[in-house]
Amino acid sequence: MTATAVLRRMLTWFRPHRWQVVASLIIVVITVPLGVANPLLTRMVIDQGLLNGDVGLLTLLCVLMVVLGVTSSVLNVGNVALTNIVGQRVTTSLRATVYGRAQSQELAFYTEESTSEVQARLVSDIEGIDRFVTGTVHQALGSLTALVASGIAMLMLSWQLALLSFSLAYVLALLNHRFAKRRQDLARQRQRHVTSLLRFAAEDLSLGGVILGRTLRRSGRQLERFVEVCRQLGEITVRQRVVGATAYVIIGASFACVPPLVYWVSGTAVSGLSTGTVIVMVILQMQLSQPIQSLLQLSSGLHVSLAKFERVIQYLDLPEPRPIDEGRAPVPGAGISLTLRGVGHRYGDGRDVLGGIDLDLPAGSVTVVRGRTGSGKSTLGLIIAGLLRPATGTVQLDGAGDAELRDVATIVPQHTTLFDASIRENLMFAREAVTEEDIHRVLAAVRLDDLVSHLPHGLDTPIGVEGLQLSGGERQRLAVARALLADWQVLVVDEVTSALDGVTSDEVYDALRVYCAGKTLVIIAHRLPRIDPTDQVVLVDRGAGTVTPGSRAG
Ligand SMILES: Nc1ncnc2c1ncn2[C@@H]1O[C@H](COP(=O)(O)OP(=O)(O)OP(=O)(O)O)[C@@H](O)[C@H]1O
Repeated sequence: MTATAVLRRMLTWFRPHRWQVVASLIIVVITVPLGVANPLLTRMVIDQGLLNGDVGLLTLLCVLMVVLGVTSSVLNVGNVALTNIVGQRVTTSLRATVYGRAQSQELAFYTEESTSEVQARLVSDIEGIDRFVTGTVHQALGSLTALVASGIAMLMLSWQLALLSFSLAYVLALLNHRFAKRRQDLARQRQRHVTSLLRFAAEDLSLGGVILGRTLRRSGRQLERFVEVCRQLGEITVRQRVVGATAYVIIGASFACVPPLVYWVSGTAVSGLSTGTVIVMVILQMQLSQPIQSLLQLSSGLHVSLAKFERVIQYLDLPEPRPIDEGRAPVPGAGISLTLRGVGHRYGDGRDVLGGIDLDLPAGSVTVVRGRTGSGKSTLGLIIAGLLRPATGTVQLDGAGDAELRDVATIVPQHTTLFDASIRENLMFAREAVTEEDIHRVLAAVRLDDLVSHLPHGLDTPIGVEGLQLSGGERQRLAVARALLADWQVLVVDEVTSALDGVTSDEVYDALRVYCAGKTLVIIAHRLPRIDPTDQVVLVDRGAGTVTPGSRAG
């Protein structure tokens, strides 16, 4: 993507705030004449007030200079407020859009993209854009004002000296442009290393990561890996800063030559300049260095910012699947039937995981899915829950009106996700308007009521990061209880009792049957639950789904 295209996309995010941007520019324009007046007043102070000894004029000029200074400071504060308001609004809408886009992707996105990559774009990349807009751009606007004001004043004082300064500024701008490109490449590389650093920290410093490191005696290797990324990040950071510093040193050194040059040109090539004019010209020339450097910084800041925005655009341009209709009420009535015909799946690596599955899941049915490990049971579960689109075949829905499968189905996956919050908050994620009675009912169903009644803070007991303050079996049951509180017509439970003893496991499945009366229940389990004569038992065998003999065929 070219820099212009990225910039154009970036500017579209500022369009809703164009009036604030216009107001900010108006303030900038107002401050230009104030900036021009100052050096002209200074020349009058020197030539007419000080050298001519006109005290009355001197007092008047000094008062005027103070008034102008105060006015321009007040305007400057107003501009800071405006720029920050715009910056924060753009940041918020960018974050909301990127979050929403990432959230609505197909499941493959989450298996291919690391969590830290998503976090980096959402947090540091967008923050970089904000810093650029509210910091660098604002500073640059001030510099531009100063530069234009100084430029006009210089032209009014001596056009010959002014042209000399402008030529020098142009050469320096070209030089800086070359450095900026290099810094942009380094910024991209640096961001990749920051993402790796985040990923290693998140993986290795989690409970699982630490246990893995200690038990496999690879903690040293984990540290080495982390330090290696830190070292590479350090190297890139040094290179990035040295390139930046080199640019500023060259520019700074060039500016050191300016005063002698002005004195020399004033004394040789240009005649008739007053003492005040020469002094003010030198002051202006020196003052020119700061805004020019800051504008040059804007150009390199812009390149770094464009690199960050380009990464954000990659997420903004992700396909936008239809969002789940969360407001849709569960379809009442006779329940929902599913008909799978020739359903097959293949993940990104091209291996066929499922092939040609024909399966009927009538409303009110209970289907138990069995099969060897890796045979594709979870994949089938995700397809039935509407989270994975089958590569081949069809899944037909009856009794759901115009709702799609993912609007009416839910799954309790093999790996539960619990939040670092209380039991109550975890349950309420499924349904906010839940009564105390509902909560106790689902907890009793999964046999967690006894545990909760013995906890010091009952339902308000925190369960720690990923629920790790609970046992594996308690975590599984809490996840099932939470799912029971949600609205659905089709429920898939994937190995949700693998950590339970046989008796408790059967009790949980029995409770599920009661909750699912009239709805469609799919149980994926290695260890068979108690089978009811009306249950359908499906064997997923090397990709092909078959209904085992002796059980009720759908
Ligand atoms: N996201 C993925 N990307 C690529 N391959 C995958 C992905 N998820 C699963 N697989 C592969 O698909 C096959 C079936 O996996 P699946 O999880 O559906 O099996 P399963 O029968 O549920 O296994 P288990 O009983 O061990 O849980 C496996 O070979 C697995 O390696």
